[in-house]
Amino acid sequence: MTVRLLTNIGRLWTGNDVCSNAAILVHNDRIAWVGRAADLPQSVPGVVDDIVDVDHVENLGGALVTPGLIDAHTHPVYAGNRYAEMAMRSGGSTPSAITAAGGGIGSTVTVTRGTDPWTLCNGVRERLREWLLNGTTTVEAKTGYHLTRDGELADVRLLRELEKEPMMPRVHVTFMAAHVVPPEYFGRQRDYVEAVGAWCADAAAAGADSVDVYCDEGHFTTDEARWVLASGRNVGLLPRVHAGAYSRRGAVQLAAELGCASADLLHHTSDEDIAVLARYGVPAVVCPGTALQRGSLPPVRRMMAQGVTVALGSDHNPGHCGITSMSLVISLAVAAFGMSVGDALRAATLGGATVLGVPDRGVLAPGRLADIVQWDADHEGAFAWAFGLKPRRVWRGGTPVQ
Ligand SMILES: N=CN[C@@H](CCC(=O)O)C(=O)O
Repeated sequence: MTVRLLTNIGRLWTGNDVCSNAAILVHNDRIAWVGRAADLPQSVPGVVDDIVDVDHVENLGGALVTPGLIDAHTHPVYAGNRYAEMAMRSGGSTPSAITAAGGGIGSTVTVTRGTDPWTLCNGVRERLREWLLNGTTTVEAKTGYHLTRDGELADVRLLRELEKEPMMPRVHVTFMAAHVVPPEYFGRQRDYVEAVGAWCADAAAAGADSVDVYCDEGHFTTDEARWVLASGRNVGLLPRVHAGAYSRRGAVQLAAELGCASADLLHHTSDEDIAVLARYGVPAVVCPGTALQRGSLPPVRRMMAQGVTVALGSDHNPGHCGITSMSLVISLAVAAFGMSVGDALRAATLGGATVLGVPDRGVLAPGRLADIVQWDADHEGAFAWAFGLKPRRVWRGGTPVQ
């Protein structure tokens, strides 16, 4: 049993409110008490008989403290890189020109399939560590670069295993074999969709939390997405969908029909789509890094005005975006989406917890996980200024990350 007191918090952004000169009492992996340091009780029943008896006292030097950040959309299980493709895209090459030159998601599938499991594991481990060191204590992570039954299931297991190691963030595993159609199924897309639907039960048994489908031009139709997402939902996976990245193809309506846990990207979203998200309570996951690259921004302020729950994601993937810092994503969301710092921070904490179905995190309150970040600043406005504000210290479940 460990009791830890974090004191001299200059500004505490809990997700529920903001408090100056604050303290947090942590009991094992949970928050036991949080509030103004002046109100700290002398004893906390079931935690400590006298506050002088706590095991560790840490003086945070007047810094800003927030909940651990949550990245609600990433694709970290891959090998190789596509830097040459990035250079082509920056020079104006179209997706079809990039594919013709040997790039695109399929090229990462080829490299990932040809990479031994140890090398792949090391790469994913390094990436996940980066998230944690940057203050992100929960990462949603998708499979989707093996596109075979065994390869995708191995990816699910890899993420589940890595999460148990020290210095790793918590991981929400999403099975995404319906990313693109792999070459051995070219001309037989329907067969691939049926196969992926059947693999969902194995993915759930291997430890996946969610199932995702890329429902867009050049990927999967709404009927195909419905088949896979309903198959996943039937075996207990949370359905989520890539919607409106390139075009509007009814993915938002499908998300409402199936009660999806999120509709993601949403670069092309009409007012009618926003009304559907709001009416059916489908949260939006928006990713400023890749939205900026595509030059089409989701209408986030209009979504928020209509009452849509918004979460932020890095959309880290090998072909478009290498961001592993949610504090950078917050800066970009403020600059590009016109979100206030408070709204962006909420989307990167409570919004993510809502989307991932993890009510034990996202705010700092008694009983919640002690996933906590001390930032190199004394006010949350620094997120808008710094473009990648750095943590001074991160606690995952009450344990300091070294
Ligand atoms: N966010 C999802 N997938 C990316 C592609 C991933 C990749 O290029 O490897 C997208 O937006 O298209």
